[in-house]
Amino acid sequence: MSLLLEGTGLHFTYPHRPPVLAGADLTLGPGDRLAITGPNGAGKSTLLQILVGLLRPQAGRVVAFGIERHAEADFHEVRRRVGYVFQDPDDQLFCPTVAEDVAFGPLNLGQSRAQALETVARVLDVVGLAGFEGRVTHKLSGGEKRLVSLACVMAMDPDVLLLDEPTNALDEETTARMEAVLLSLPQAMIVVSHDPHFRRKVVTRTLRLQGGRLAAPDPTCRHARGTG
Ligand SMILES: Nc1ncnc2c1ncn2[C@@H]1O[C@H](COP(=O)(O)OP(=O)(O)OP(=O)(O)O)[C@@H](O)[C@H]1O
Repeated sequence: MSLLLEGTGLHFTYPHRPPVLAGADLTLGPGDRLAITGPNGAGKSTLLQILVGLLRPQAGRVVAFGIERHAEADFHEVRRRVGYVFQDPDDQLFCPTVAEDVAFGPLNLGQSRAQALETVARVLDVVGLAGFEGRVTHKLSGGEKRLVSLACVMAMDPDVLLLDEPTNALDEETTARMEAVLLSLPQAMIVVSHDPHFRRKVVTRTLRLQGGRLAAPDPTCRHARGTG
């Protein structure tokens, strides 16, 4: 089975700060839904950004879709095929209406206006927001914004999804909706999540990032049972 994403021996330090990653390894194969958990500030978002080339590790290898990626140009294809749902929907949504936000990617990929609108309707339906096209994005609830962020990424028809705390600040009902949507998707995904119930329902395996490295959580430790 060929891997979709692979990070090996990743080291990363922000300028004038202690190291964040110190030899982190992970792999994602087809059908995997991998959770990454770990304490606040452990480097989970940093790791996602490295996998799509928004940050460059000081050491280690990133292999995406079977090709080792180094330079900015290497990551263009990666970012086209890996949909990244940011931790804060306000970083993802920047258009006046939902339709414009969701159509932005497909139009950029060369879809006609009519094709893009079809894509918008299709992905809004997938995330349970059919008919939201004309809604003003900044007036949506936090939960709706998260689902629209996911729709924006789905509109690009990605091979892999990276989701940074997709259920953060969602109520029970919207969390259940997010879980159902993610479970319905065929894509492999890496999900940063502190939420043990979400992890139990949605993911196929979990790695814990601590001390700059990733490891399977110790089943006897309280973190492994889900306190984050
Ligand atoms: N641009 C930056 N410059 C300097 N330090 C940064 C920068 N971005 C993040 N950091 C620091 O790097 C560390 C790792 O941050 P990161 O956001 O990757 O952690 P995280 O595990 O995703 O945290 P959380 O669970 O709180 O979202 C933190 O100490 C953070 O303050």
